[in-house]
Amino acid sequence: MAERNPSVRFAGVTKFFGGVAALSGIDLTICPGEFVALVGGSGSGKSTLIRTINRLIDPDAGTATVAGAPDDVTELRRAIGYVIQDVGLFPHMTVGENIALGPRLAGRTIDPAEWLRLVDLPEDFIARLPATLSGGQQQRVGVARALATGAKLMLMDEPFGALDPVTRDALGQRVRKLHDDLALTTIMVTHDMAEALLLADRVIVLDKGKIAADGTPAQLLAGDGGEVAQALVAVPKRQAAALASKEAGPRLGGRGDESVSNQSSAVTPDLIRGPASSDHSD
Ligand SMILES: Nc1ncnc2c1ncn2[C@@H]1O[C@H](COP(=O)(O)OP(=O)(O)OP(=O)(O)O)[C@@H](O)[C@H]1O
Repeated sequence: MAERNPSVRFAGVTKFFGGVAALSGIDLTICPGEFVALVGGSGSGKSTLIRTINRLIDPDAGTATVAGAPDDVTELRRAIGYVIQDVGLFPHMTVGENIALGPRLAGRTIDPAEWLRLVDLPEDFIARLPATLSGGQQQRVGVARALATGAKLMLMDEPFGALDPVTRDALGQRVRKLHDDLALTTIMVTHDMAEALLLADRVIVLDKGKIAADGTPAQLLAGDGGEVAQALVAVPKRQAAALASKEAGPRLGGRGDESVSNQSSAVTPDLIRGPASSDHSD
């Protein structure tokens, strides 16, 4: 990894809303090729942090810089992929027109079918209007649209928040594969620590506008990162242990033998990861 050539660098980034510090002196470097998950409680500053990168929010102090990005804010935003929970497809445009719009504004012509294929949607979706697609399919179009811009830096703010767990899992894996195949740098906000641990190379935990932990999934699972991080990691660990314990317990609902101990099962990263599930297109 090119440590000396950062994609994104935060230096002393501070942002106030009224009297509240949404971000407080954030120093952080994200390197090319990293898949970083930003996690933390509601209001901890995740969205504010990600929005300083594409300058939807200007810090009150400090700087957020993207190496090699244009100075002009419109150009900068075109050079960065941005996927949000509320996909924001233009409802009066077809799927194909939505995907081709960003490149067209930048003076390029692309074939939307190529990008649909990458997110496992059939070519004939090109002519459809967004309203005729399921939520998961719309989210895939949102990802395709962001990728079609040719951006190498992807910002994703709760991209799978509104999806059912199966679709969410499949699309998360798809996005991770695209990240690897296209050599992207990805910064993804999620509320879900399990998702962060499973998909990211690096997990950054925010708490009250400050970085409470910053480490690899293995480090956080091993207990690094302090109290706030460990409280978040404890949830999927406990759930994995409880599921493993149930799996090992009595299978039939006979009288008096249903009780299952929740206290066994050492939890390891492998247990949390579990078997890889296959991707699908909703
Ligand atoms: N435009 C705004 N005006 C006023 N306050 C804001 C604004 N945007 C964010 N805040 C405040 O800044 C703090 C951080 O908000 P932010 O949206 O970054 O948190 P978050 O971690 O993304 O939260 P969530 O997980 O709930 O989306 C919160 O206290 C929020 O109320």
